[in-house]
Amino acid sequence: MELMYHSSTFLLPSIPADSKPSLSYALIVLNQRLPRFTPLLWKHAAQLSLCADGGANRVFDEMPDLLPNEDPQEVRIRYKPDVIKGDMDSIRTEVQDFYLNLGTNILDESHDQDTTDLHKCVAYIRDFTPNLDKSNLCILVAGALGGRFDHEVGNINILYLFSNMRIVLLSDDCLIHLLPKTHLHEIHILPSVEGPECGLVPIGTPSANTTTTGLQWNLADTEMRFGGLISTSNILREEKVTVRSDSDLLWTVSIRKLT
Ligand SMILES: Nc1ncnc2c1ncn2[C@@H]1O[C@H](COP(=O)(O)OP(=O)(O)OP(=O)(O)O)[C@@H](O)[C@H]1O
Ligand SMILES: Cc1ncc(C[n+]2csc(CCO)c2C)c(N)n1
Repeated sequence: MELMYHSSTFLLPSIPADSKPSLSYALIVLNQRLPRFTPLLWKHAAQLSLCADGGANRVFDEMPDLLPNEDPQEVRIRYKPDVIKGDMDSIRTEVQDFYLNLGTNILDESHDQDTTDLHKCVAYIRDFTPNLDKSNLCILVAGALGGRFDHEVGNINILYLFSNMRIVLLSDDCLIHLLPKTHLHEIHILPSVEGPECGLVPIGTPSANTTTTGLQWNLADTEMRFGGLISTSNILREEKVTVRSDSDLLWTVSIRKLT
């Protein structure tokens, strides 16, 4: 079975040259309080940044707060999203006009009330960015967790809807991504920025067999399902964690407060 590597190097100020996998990043900002490390994510995703509808208000309002020693208007100009997309029921007019003047591509999809704004943004990256090399692309989603539960579940559903793309959901406290059952997974932990708490959750379907290494409570051909055992409040024990499962699993790890 093919190996899939994972490492949260996007939480480091600069990505080590020898880090595996070698990925490029795109950023989607949602309508939630910006994680404190959003400027860092933006730097790594220099080639493509999107705001999902009201996410643009967050960038406009909160990015200057995250960079308090700089002139707010200069910060807003520097952190200009390439695209704002959604059903546009949350973005304020002044914010839309501001970014329109800076050349942001604003895409109103108010006719579609069956998919979320995050869905619209991920589909845009998949379908309308021909010059972007998708083979090594990882989409970072800021503000995806914590907040309204229906939104959170909708955001997690995006991991399943686009399971052949690398997508990482982020909040101030933790990150989540999918571990597809098609691969054996090697997760390279960055102890300076993540851990020690972690979890492995069989959200879509139960797992009859999951085996892990590198955790305090490893699984050994163990069954996991809602209504039975799921692996929450686990603890990282090694800098390399391996996971093999007969089901797609969600991996979650906490983000250290110093990041
Ligand atoms: N409280 C929240 N928790 C998690 N994600 C959120 C939350 N609020 C918004 N989001 C995410 O940000 C995206 C854009 O948010 P926005 O409020 O603009 O969307 P919306 O479609 O107007 O939401 P609503 O369902 O409230 O009408 C949503 O699609 C969702 O992915
Ligand atoms: C069965 C079903 N449930 C909820 C919605 C509502 N909805 C889902 S995504 C979305 C857009 C939010 O920006 C809206 C309004 C629907 N259409 N179908």
